[in-house]
Amino acid sequence: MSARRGITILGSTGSIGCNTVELVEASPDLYRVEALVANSRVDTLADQARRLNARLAVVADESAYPALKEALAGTGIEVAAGAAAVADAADLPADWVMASIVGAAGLAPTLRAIRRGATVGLANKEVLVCAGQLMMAEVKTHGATLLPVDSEHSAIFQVLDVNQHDQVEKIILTASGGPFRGKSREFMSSVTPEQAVAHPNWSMGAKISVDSASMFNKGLELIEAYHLFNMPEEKIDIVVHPQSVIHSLVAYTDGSVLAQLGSPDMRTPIAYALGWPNRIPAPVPRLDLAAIGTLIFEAPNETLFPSLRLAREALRAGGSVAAVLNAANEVSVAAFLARKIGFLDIARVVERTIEGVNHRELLSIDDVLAQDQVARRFAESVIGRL
Ligand SMILES: NC(=O)C1=CN([C@@H]2O[C@H](COP(=O)(O)OP(=O)(O)OC[C@H]3O[C@@H](n4cnc5c(N)ncnc54)[C@H](OP(=O)(O)O)[C@@H]3O)[C@@H](O)[C@H]2O)C=CC1
Ligand SMILES: CC(=O)[C@@H](O)[C@H](O)COP(=O)(O)O
Ligand SMILES: [Mn+2]
Repeated sequence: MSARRGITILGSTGSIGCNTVELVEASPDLYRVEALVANSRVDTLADQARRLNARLAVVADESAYPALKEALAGTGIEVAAGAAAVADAADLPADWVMASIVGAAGLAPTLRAIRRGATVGLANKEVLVCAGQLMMAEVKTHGATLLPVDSEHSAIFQVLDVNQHDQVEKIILTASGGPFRGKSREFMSSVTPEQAVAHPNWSMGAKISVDSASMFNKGLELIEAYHLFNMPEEKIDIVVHPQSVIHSLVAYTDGSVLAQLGSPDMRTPIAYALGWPNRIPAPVPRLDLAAIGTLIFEAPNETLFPSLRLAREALRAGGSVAAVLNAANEVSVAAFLARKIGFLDIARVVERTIEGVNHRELLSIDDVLAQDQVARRFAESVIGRL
């Protein structure tokens, strides 16, 4: 029997993390689990660690450490807490690491996995938005493998022939349009967090669900695609496709357009990254094309969703603008979810933060982390003045 593959899941208790755990648990002969990492959801983490017989379970939130220790007492599973322990967990010898911590908090541990040459399934798009150039350089230097998990980028990865990179006319990212597609600005001015997280097609964590509603998710994905596929901004289009059946497309110079289709279920792109370069079974609902009947497409509305313009401008500007956009968005989404600001304030705060912060070149990850902090403080001050 061949050795089992070592797996670490950063963000195992979240939406992506739980789907990954499900796929790993289905094949105990294939995988052994090194580390599981969460922020503070101890019950779920301890349950996963026991079921998967993980070597280590880590919480970022140090106040959750006593509860984790108690929950795993007598199991032989090691426990740890704090930001440094989260990053250290990525150093354990797992050949495959799922990067599914939400936000820039995932930057340090993802980088540690990359620096030891691991294969990284990347769900955490914010990492590429705030440090794309540096991260891609680290991947190259350390011989790591980055496999996109974000559904659009997994789709592009599956249909983009790297040997024909110069023959690609466009990458076309599909966007569902989110829960507020077709709604007026007036409607959006008074929506609640409950309305914003009610995505029409996907079941996801709160932050990315709000990003989908504001279409910042598509802006972040534009920047993510730029780095992952080394494609200029003007060659990346966005089209609204409210059914989320086509996950993205690549158009070639001969007029061919190749797409990847599937049910809107993240277990497919996660299974693709887990099985790569092979394919493994995933228990997702199969597409019934005859039942779907018609596929719908429309142009995105950049007036109603300024996030798309802001993301393009950030890419064109370069330097620290995308990192600032990301940090300001994280702060504003948290404030919206806490009912401190309105939904339309999210883009307002991001734009004012980009305008107000002094931008700089990002020459190291420390530069990124410092600029991230500057932008967070600025965004908080903008919120305080709204
Ligand atoms: N959900 C989806 O379908 C998709 C998600 N993505 C991306 O994947 C990432 C994860 O999304 P999703 O699973 O929805 O998010 P969730 O909010 O559901 O989960 C986030 C995970 O990160 C953990 N976490 C949060 N902060 C920290 C921290 N400081 N240190 C360590 N762990 C932390 C959480 O722990 P705890 O549970 O303890 O809070 C949880 O395990 C995001 O970047 C998102 O954009 C991309 C495509 C699709
Ligand atoms: C599942 C996934 O990849 C999400 O990023 C999804 O794309 C969100 O849908 P939107 O197209 O509404 O942003
Ligand atoms: Mn996506």
